[in-house]
Amino acid sequence: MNNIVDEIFGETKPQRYERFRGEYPVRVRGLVNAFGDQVIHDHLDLDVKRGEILGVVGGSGTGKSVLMRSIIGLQPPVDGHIEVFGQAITDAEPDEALGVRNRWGVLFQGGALFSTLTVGENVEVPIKQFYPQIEPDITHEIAAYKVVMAGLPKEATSKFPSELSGGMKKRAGLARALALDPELLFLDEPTAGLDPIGAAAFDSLIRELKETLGLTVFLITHDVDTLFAICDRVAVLADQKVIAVGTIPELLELDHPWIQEYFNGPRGRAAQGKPSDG
Ligand SMILES: Nc1ncnc2c1ncn2[C@@H]1O[C@H](COP(=O)(O)OP(=O)(O)OP(=O)(O)O)[C@@H](O)[C@H]1O
Repeated sequence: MNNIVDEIFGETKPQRYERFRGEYPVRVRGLVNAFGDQVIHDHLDLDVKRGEILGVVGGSGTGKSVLMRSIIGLQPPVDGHIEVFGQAITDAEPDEALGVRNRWGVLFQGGALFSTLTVGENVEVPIKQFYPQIEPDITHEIAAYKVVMAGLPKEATSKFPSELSGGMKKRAGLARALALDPELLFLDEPTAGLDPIGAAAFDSLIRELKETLGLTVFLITHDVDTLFAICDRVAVLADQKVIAVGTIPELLELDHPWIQEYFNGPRGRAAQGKPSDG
């Protein structure tokens, strides 16, 4: 054991990762979600590969966030089966699901920080929830370490969310998502509202964390630049399903109108460095 986090969790990161050896940390089969008469997902299937950054795209309201919420157990579906690290999420008893909940981190749209807590205290929330036995001093130390890991200065630990810029709030949310040394990271529109330079910096950070920590990342985005910059594969939501999943060159081969418009529209062409008029 060579660092404090390993000592606290009682095993090194490779040992933690060793617990799941399957190729797909997330498997979704036949997912159905509906609100009243509004069907959001109609027998949707999706696999997230171990170690990839999977970009999830689709028009507004196609159910990207609802899909993420179903995978992490916050949105019980009408039908279907979801497994995370081989553990059934959809019909798990609360105690069973708890065994995998500490293996993922989530950055919700807008950061979802507690406004009355400092950044450090926000990061401490999941640590206290899952590891209440850890001494407060050590919890503070882990939180400060995660704040720096998310690219914030250490002094940001004692600031309140209202004292942070939009980009810093995203990083604070990311620090909280990293609190438990997750294997799987869910990011809901992490670059929304950031200026292009801030967005590119955030993209680089995600890629770097993925490489150094061996993360698998489920990344909802509208940002075409992010897809080209950091995603290994992209899943497209339309018509209540995942209509295609693959690398961007693979998706460009398909003649679905939304996919063509998305990647070959003005923003998609700009992201590829192509002129907008063809
Ligand atoms: N709790 C809820 N109750 C009722 N309807 C909901 C609820 N949550 C989501 N919806 C509806 O489900 C649909 C999909 O919502 P979702 O937030 O997943 O879309 P999205 O693809 O993430 O959109 P965007 O890109 O705009 O963020 C929307 O029509 C939304 O209004």
